[in-house]
Amino acid sequence: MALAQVERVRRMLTERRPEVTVEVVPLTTSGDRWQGSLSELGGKGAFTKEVDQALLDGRADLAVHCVKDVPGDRPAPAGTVFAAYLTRDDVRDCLVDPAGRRIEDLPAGTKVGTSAVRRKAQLALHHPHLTAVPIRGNANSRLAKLDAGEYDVLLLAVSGLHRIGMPERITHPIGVDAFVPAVGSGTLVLQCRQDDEPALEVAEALADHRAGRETEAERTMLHILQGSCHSPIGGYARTEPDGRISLRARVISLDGKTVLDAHEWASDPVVLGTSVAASLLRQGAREILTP
Ligand SMILES: NCc1[nH]cc(CCC(=O)O)c1CC(=O)O
Repeated sequence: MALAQVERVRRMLTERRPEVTVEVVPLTTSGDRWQGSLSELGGKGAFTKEVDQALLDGRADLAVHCVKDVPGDRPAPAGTVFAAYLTRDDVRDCLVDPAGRRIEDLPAGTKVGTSAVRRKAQLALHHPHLTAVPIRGNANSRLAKLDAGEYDVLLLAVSGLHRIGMPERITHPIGVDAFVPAVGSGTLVLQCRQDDEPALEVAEALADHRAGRETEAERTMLHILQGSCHSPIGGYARTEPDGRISLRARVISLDGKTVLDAHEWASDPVVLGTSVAASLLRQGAREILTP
């Protein structure tokens, strides 16, 4: 998936900045190497630390991340900036079922491969008779485990399956009201050194400012809640035709029994993210997020 993402950026650069030469610097992160539970890896940024270091060392000038994998409770690593957000892809989660069923039609006890606490909690909320089974590894290896019969079905990101060239594995995209997407879903961000003017200018040429404002609203909410990939939080901002941003957000207990929802509209992404976070905190989000 990472290589496909870099390839997309290379293609965009070829179109919009043909004078720029692009050299791909492949890196492996600790999140890629570690096959156990991410919470056991200690600390956050499993998918970003090594990339931050390559930027700071000058081994790379531009980094491509999934916003979803960038820790949500701290500013950009010192010396770097998130310079541009790219046009968003589909933000939804989807069911991958070799038998082609919809999630509503799965029988009790069906083994659903997912490790994301946000997916697990929303599965418990809407489909308590299904069984979440932990799974790790990239999307390709998860599909291989599914095909080997270790799981009956999977929950994965629609955008991820498109990026790895396997959209035909998507059985059923799930609506954003039932499964509120992860903050930053379907969104790529370009990171560079904060004093690297040429890289900043190149990143700007690829920027989608609507995606930037939507992501800012979602991540402001996440920053205030101090949420991370270990917190069952969903957040999805979208720009309305009148230019205002809508932000829906959900904090949910792991067992799916307590659900806090907020949905507000505003023109300023920071005001919006702050207001939605405040609403969730008033409803008791802190108690759910710090058990
Ligand atoms: N946690 C891994 C990860 N990070 C980003 C995506 C999907 C692509 C995206 O939302 O940008 C995925 C795979 C998945 O959740 O199925």
